[in-house]
Amino acid sequence: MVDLIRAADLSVSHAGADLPVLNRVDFHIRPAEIVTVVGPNGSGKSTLVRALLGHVALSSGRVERAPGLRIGYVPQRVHVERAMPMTVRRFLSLPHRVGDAQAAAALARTGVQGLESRQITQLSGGQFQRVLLARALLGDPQLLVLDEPTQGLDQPGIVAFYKLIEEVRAETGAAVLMVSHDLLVVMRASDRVVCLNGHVCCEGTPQAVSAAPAYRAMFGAESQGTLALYQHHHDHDHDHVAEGHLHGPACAHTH
Ligand SMILES: Nc1ncnc2c1ncn2[C@@H]1O[C@H](COP(=O)(O)OP(=O)(O)OP(=O)(O)O)[C@@H](O)[C@H]1O
Repeated sequence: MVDLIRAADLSVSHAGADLPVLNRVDFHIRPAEIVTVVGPNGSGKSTLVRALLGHVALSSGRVERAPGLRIGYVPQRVHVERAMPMTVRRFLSLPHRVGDAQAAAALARTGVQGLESRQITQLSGGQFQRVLLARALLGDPQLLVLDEPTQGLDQPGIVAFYKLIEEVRAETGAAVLMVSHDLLVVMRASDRVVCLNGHVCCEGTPQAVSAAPAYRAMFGAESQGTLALYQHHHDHDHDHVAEGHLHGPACAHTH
């Protein structure tokens, strides 16, 4: 199968809820693709990720994963137990024991080298996020799944984290599936964006999604920022203006 994961007609209902959390969602992700799921709070993003991983029961539809698919999963940071006294080195060996050299290389890869002896409770949010990513990379994943990896990070931290993700993808060829609220960065760093609100409202390239009425209705003023990203600011010369080119406020030419 070309896709790493493919889901068709996927519905999930939680016990006691009147409406399904996910309603007939189709989804796929290909090797080396960066796909980000965006949507309001409670729109089912985490549920979709967990359904794709086989962690929740489906009420209809099916999920297919490529045989033997290696997945590195980074759950929402808030859900990871940080209160336990544990060094970074020990944390990296859970649940699978790894050697010192491998642990050191993973920490170096994610920009937090030398932290082995630190307690995880003492790490900053950004450091902990990188340690979580390092742990996910230890299994040499073909697919990295990150649920709100930049939650609690400041803007430079968010930008740096996405840059790291792109580097990891370039080096390892891993595909990346992310849930995120950071629309501007998502739109810069994703190959494809899926806009979810119980069902898939729209999906496509960041450029297409940021111009889609469903996306703009969902994110209101915030969506204007991402749309502006793709409106052409003609502060440079070129002769390859595409058909259907979208004019931004700074766009003076006609064609
Ligand atoms: N185990 C569960 N049992 C019952 N309801 C649940 C369960 N998990 C999630 N829900 C409900 O399903 C809905 C979707 O939750 P989910 O966590 O998938 O949304 P989300 O888009 O990831 O939200 P957020 O952006 O706030 O993280 C919410 O209304 C939530 O309360």
